[in-house]
Amino acid sequence: MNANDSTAYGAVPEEAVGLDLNDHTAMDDYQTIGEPLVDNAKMSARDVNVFYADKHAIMDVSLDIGENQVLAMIGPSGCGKSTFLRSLNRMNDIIPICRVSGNIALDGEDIYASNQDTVLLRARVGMVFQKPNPFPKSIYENVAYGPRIHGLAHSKAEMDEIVEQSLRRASLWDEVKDVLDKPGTGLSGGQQQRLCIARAIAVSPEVILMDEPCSALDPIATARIEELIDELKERFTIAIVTHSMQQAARVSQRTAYFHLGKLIEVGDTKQIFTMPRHELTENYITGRFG
Ligand SMILES: Nc1ncnc2c1ncn2[C@@H]1O[C@H](COP(=O)(O)OP(=O)(O)OP(=O)(O)O)[C@@H](O)[C@H]1O
Repeated sequence: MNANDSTAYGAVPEEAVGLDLNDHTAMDDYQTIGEPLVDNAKMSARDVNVFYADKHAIMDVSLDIGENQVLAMIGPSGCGKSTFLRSLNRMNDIIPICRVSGNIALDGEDIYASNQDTVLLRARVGMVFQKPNPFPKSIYENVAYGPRIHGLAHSKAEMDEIVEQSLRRASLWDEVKDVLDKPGTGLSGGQQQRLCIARAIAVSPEVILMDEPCSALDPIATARIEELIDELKERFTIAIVTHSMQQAARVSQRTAYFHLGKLIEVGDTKQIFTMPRHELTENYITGRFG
């Protein structure tokens, strides 16, 4: 199969619909149902495999993330969503037993090229984690840290401007503008997560990866982050892993369903949630398992 030929993914293989994914030999030739490739790809993954020592965690995944879109990744626990997400900014590099093969490109450039600077890559492809993890520093310093490392501000005034803009874009400025010198860890969970988003935004990323960013938050804080994600997509490209199907339906334009390391189905979020084409997707979104 030519991974660059989107028509290769178009047809629904009849035999795939009843595929027994517990039978790994039956998965070898499995082709994703739906449209994994898009015209306006910001990031593109082709035939990606990820291993933790002998454990094959991601199998032959090809998937694009469209520019200024939110892609949601869903699937049962252990299906590989976080592994795939982390491979998009080489966070897996820090796990010694982890090996990634295939091709992942940002604006067409291979992020696994030997001359790729991973610090720079992670500034371009930022990450927000499940549990808010502000540095044990002031609110101001949490946001200023990245821009300082990357030399993005040439004066105190420029840094102040970056900090304010980032906090505004993370919809936190009004709540913290008078307490910028207070510790970031003293904020509420939802505020801390918005601070972490501000920290990611401060280095002007192009893509933001979010790994269950609301799982530690209450419904009100979650709603604020979801609103924020919707605003952020005007400037950034976003991939989000979530266990909440309601959240995927609310914030994303495309949804990818993973199962046992395979990308089973991907498409327009409305279609995935109203007319899934694979019975595994349907079983998952209707709550039959997962
Ligand atoms: N650091 C690691 N070392 C070894 N195996 C790992 C490691 N991280 C993940 N795995 C394995 O890889 C597989 C995929 O895990 P991953 O965390 O990516 O799944 P997930 O879909 O994000 O799960 P969850 O929804 O529970 O977070 C699982 O079998 C997991 O046990």
